[in-house]
Amino acid sequence: MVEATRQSVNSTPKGTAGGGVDQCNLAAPLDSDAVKSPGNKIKEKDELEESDAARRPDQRRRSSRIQTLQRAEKELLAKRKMEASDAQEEGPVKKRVNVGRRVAVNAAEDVTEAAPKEKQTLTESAAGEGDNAASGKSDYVKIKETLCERVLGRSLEVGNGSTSVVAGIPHVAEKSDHAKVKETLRLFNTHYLHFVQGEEERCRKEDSEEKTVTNVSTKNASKKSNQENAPKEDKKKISKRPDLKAVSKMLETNTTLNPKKRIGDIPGVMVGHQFYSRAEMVVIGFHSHWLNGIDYMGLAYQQDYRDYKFPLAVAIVLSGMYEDDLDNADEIVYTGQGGHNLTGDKRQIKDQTLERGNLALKNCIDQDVPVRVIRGHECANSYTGKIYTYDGLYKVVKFWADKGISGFTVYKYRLRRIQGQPMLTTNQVQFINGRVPQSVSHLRGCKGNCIDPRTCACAKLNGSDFPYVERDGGRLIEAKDVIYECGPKCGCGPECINRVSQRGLRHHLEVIAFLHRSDVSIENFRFFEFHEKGGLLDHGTLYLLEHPFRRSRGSSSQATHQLDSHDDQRFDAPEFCIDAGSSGNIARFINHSCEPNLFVQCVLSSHHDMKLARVVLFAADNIPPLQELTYDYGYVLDSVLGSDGKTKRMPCYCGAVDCRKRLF
Ligand SMILES: C[S@@+](CC[C@H](N)C(=O)[O-])C[C@H]1O[C@@H](n2cnc3c(N)ncnc32)[C@H](O)[C@@H]1O
Repeated sequence: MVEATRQSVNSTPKGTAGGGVDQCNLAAPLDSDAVKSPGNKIKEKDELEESDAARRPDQRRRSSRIQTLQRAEKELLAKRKMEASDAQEEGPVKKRVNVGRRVAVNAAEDVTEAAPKEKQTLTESAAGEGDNAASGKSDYVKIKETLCERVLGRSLEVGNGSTSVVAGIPHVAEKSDHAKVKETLRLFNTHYLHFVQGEEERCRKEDSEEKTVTNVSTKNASKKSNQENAPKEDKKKISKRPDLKAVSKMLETNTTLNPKKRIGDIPGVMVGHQFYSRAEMVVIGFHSHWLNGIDYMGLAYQQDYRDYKFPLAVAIVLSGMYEDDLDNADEIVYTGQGGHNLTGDKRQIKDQTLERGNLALKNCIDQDVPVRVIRGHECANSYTGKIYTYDGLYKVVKFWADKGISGFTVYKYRLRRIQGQPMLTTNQVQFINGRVPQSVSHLRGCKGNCIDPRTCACAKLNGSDFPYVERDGGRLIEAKDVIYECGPKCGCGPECINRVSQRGLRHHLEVIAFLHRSDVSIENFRFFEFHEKGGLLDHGTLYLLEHPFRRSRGSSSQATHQLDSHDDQRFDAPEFCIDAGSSGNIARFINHSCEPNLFVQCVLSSHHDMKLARVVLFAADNIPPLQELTYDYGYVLDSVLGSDGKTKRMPCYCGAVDCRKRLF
């Protein structure tokens, strides 16, 4: 339970996650011109941004958004720089700590890249490294592992005070790589959401212009109809997919990961990792094409790998685009690329040739080079309608030319999964796209929207911007000190974009309870199912703590500072804290983590009393099913006093690598 003591809450997401399905003319046919050769940028003009800036009087808002992004980029670059120089200066020491911890956690398993000699030293150093290293796995960790094994049907390693649990979460040594992947994806999603926001604004503007034009055109129908159509089509042309714009932005600013392609696994991405779009894979260098199935290293890589013959394939995506594909999980017959109707019925319409990706896959056979295999699945809850799961490394064992179903020559490749990798998750995690229960406000069936953030009084309080984008039912673009939503006193209805947190829980959650007593064997732990499992959480999902909330004075967090400086109530008002001891909603079961996947956001809607802001938890990342939800309780260390006036301490068992080891 949350202690009825002083507690502060961090609101420090580095960015936001998720993306979206095209709503306006973003669903336009894929622009294959934008696909460039490996490693090249997607050359796409940021037309929206430029034309907006030139056209609109309110450049300030846009420039503040751009500044936010620039700040995020700067932070990321600075962080990377620091990490690079740290690694240079303190390389051996750092490595020692990381790998040592890892070895201490699970000495039997060894997949690190460290040299054998170094590993030995590290194992020794780990032995004296502290409580975690010395004591082996705690009951808490063991139970969690067993629990996950039961839920997922496969074995998962959980570090004792060093790593988190389920699919896609890395082992200890890969933690920092994992963090980089996470950061990069968050930055991508922040860019993405900003572009979506820009596009939604443009669509709204077009809609209102269209209405005006329609009114005029009823008067002068025949005379003006031709002129009206022409500019509309032009405008459609300049609309580009926000995910591709986000990729371009990150390429321009050098904030993508792994710009040089790599053979084999990519650090920080474990088997079972789920991507929510092809663009996400592009920005972390996992698969560098947002459209093509085969990602390969071209001749330019010859300099770095003199012993190899290029092109060489590094990754493939199976997404049911080819009628001749066959997928038996551990063995795949993959059709080469080219010759099919990309935008239509996907059937072969001409012969394939043995070049580029096709040749690259053939070269993998000759040189025994493994290929990363990613499977795409339909998933209504993903912002792209698809989920891409990394299913591990496969060897290309055979290739042949064949006549495909449609009578054209196709190249076929037999791929076999390399043994010794974690089990395939694809078959085990089923996405349940159950009907989302309607919220009470939905059932009322009211209509009415705030459309223009410049005229909506509440949006004005947010800096004349809606904090959410509309797609996928509303997603928060980025964390703010406080969000002003429209409320019952406003004239808009429940569908208003500025009421996202009032729409209720949209995803199925499951509370897993287990007894943590020494006299209870692991087999006896209890398992309560509150909801169907398998609900997918993507960014913007929220969980409400209905309790009034007041930050403790003196907390160091940014949100507190802002709240306190906002009004003068802080000096005389009593301090509030959340106490879910006697009542609460499902959020009372959410544990603290030093590496959380949710973040706290204060929201005001029905009133503007800062003391009683609602505390809303938003997903900071795309969260796959069956992953534990956590947020940072934000306690200031040594701020909790017992009834005897003495400082109270509580150990933290979150398992994050950089765990602070204490809740308070
Ligand atoms: C809001 S409750 C979370 C749900 C709680 N685990 C339960 O089963 O009811 C907060 C309490 O859970 C425990 N807790 C949560 N996160 C923890 C962590 N990382 N390490 C240790 N205890 C934690 C602490 O006892 C804390 O006071």
